[in-house]
Amino acid sequence: MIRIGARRSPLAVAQAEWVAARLAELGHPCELLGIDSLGDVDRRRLTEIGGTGIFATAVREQLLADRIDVAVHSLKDLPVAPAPGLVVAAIPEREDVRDVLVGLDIDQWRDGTRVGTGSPRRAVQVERIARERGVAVEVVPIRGNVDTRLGLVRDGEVDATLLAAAGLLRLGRLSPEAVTTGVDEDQDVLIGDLPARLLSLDVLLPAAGQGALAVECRSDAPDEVLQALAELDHAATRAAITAERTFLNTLEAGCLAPVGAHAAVGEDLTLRVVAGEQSSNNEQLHVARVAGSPQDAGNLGAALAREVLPLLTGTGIDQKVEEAR
Ligand SMILES: NCc1[nH]cc(CCC(=O)O)c1CC(=O)O
Repeated sequence: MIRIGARRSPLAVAQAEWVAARLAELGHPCELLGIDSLGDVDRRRLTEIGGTGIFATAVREQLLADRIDVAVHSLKDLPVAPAPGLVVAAIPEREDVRDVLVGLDIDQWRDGTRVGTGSPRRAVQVERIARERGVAVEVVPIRGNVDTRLGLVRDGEVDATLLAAAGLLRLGRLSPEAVTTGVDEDQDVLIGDLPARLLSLDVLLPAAGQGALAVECRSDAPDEVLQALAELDHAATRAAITAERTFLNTLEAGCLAPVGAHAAVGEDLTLRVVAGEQSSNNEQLHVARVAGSPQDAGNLGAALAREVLPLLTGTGIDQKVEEAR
């Protein structure tokens, strides 16, 4: 019996159940264990709690203590630094990477429209979208699980919020049949009774690793576990994630930095990034792009970071990144 551990949030549980079902199909029965993490217990803003891996650390401790065999994380919440004694044995094929704007649509934004997000990456891009339309929206720092955030829109606490499509899909709040467009297009959808829009990557770039899972185990796990997990691995997703995370790592940015990154493997691997500073009157939002061989994913990410870093020095991102680490 493979013991699978994950946080207790509905999304983390859905993700662990998904991995358990895949492993069961491959002939490996699993049991699930829920783990409390500081990020779930502490209600302050994530940027205030600070430190990377607020969500991952508790789960990793259980893995190192041999109380579970496999840990399932949202890749975008996993620190970029490798954890000694652990390996990310599988990165399954990623879900839709787009963010979804739930609530008041961009065309209806006005001065003072309240957009709820606790993510510096989403905040800087929301401000840019608003600025381009000549309106000044108010970014309201909210957090909580997916249903909490949807509730804030439903109750009118905020006019709109941004959520990862992947989380909505995994929780069944968005049906896969309803998604008919690719990542370079917008699409109107409904989240329950709320109007929503899948945002194309040209409008808003997701976080490095968004939509992907990291399935981790001890480096010295039995071959049976390592081989089972290897079957869940998806090479193109792993290459894309490598480019995105090497970019982030070379910038020394954590998952709370105002940085978006998205890579995909087609004929080539292409990586596009956005990096900025969280400040409503700041116009410095840098966009860059690179393409090359998927075998070269790490180098492409590092090269793009070295290109972008000098642009950021002095804009405040170096300090912001420090705080978010
Ligand atoms: N930081 C929270 C978090 N971590 C992973 C997801 C969604 C699933 C994913 O991106 O893989 C979410 C919620 C969100 O951003 O809406």
